[in-house]
Amino acid sequence: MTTPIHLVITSGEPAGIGPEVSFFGALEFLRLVPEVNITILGDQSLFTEFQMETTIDPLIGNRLRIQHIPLVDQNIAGTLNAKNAPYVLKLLDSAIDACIAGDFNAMVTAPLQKSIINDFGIEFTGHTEYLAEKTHTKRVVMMLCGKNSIAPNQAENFRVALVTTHLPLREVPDAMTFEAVVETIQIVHQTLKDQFGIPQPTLKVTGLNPHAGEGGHLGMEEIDIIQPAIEHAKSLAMDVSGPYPADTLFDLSQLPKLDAFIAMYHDQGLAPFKLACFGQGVNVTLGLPIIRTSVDHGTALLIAGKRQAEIGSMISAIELAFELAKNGTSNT
Ligand SMILES: NC(=O)C1=CN([C@@H]2O[C@H](COP(=O)(O)OP(=O)(O)OC[C@H]3O[C@@H](n4cnc5c(N)ncnc54)[C@H](O)[C@@H]3O)[C@@H](O)[C@H]2O)C=CC1
Ligand SMILES: NCC(=O)COP(=O)(O)O
Repeated sequence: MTTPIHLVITSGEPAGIGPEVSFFGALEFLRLVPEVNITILGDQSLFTEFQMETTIDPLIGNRLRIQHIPLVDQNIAGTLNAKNAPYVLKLLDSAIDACIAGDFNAMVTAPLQKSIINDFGIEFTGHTEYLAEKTHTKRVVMMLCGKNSIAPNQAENFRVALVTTHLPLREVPDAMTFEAVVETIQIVHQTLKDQFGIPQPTLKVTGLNPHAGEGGHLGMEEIDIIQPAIEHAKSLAMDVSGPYPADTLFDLSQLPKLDAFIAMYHDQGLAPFKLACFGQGVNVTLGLPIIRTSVDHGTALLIAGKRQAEIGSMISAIELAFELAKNGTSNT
């Protein structure tokens, strides 16, 4: 008999939709897939109402555990309370430590509110950067992947990886070094090969400037940084091309011919992705020594506590974590 995969979910910002999508997403996935156990980290009080209103088949309920980690202060759905910021980080730290210790095969994160952690006085830009720091990983890559819903006759997988993550736009050009572009291409190439089972991934890279710099007349980053980085990656036998103008690169008819887009910054890559996949997408951190996936959405404070949250993205995030864990690999 094989040992079931055991996943951990951090339920994220308590005032947001994280606890709701964690609980109902986990239940739905457990219904669909028998060979998995799920532990949700969070304050028990956030789940009691959900548990009371739901009839849970014991065969499913036995595979779902809430691991109580107490809130610091009171919680009201939809209203942020900075005093609970350390609680949100405690969920993350507990999951990271437990995954490193091998207690869980992978972690899935529900959304947190980055601003409230900063308001509490702790510098925080995102899970991606936090996970890199906590696991002492020099470079990680944020990749969103999902089934595109606007051109369903095209290939299903829309993947977009980012060279830079949560940065003020002003700081993006300085962060886009030759090393950053090369290492991002390498991490995406290697992960798609090793963890996603794509033997020779085809990657297409955006430029930074309008019209990919218009031959240097609208910016030099393409000529000075991106093109040399692509040439270097090609010399290492990677199937990568660009830099392409970002306004026309995200053409869904190209999806059958390529495995991932690589964009230079957050909104350049995530705006087209969310147009096509929002609500079903997964955010996966590549290059970590542990497996981490997440939803494609945020805390949605306006609908928190109203039972209007869609669970599609959480189910997809759990599914990808499960698949990667089942492959018996970490996404390094
Ligand atoms: N993985 C994470 O921890 C993420 C956290 N965030 C954080 O979330 C906060 C709010 O971000 P926003 O930009 O407002 O994005 P958001 O995704 O929270 O909301 C955007 C819109 O989508 C709706 N929405 C989001 N998720 C939904 C769901 N599951 N079901 C139904 N409707 C849903 C919201 O009601 C809103 O209209 C920010 O602090 C941001 O940093 C944002 C993205 C990911
Ligand atoms: N837009 C993606 C996002 O904000 C989530 O980032 P992270 O918290 O997973 O690093």
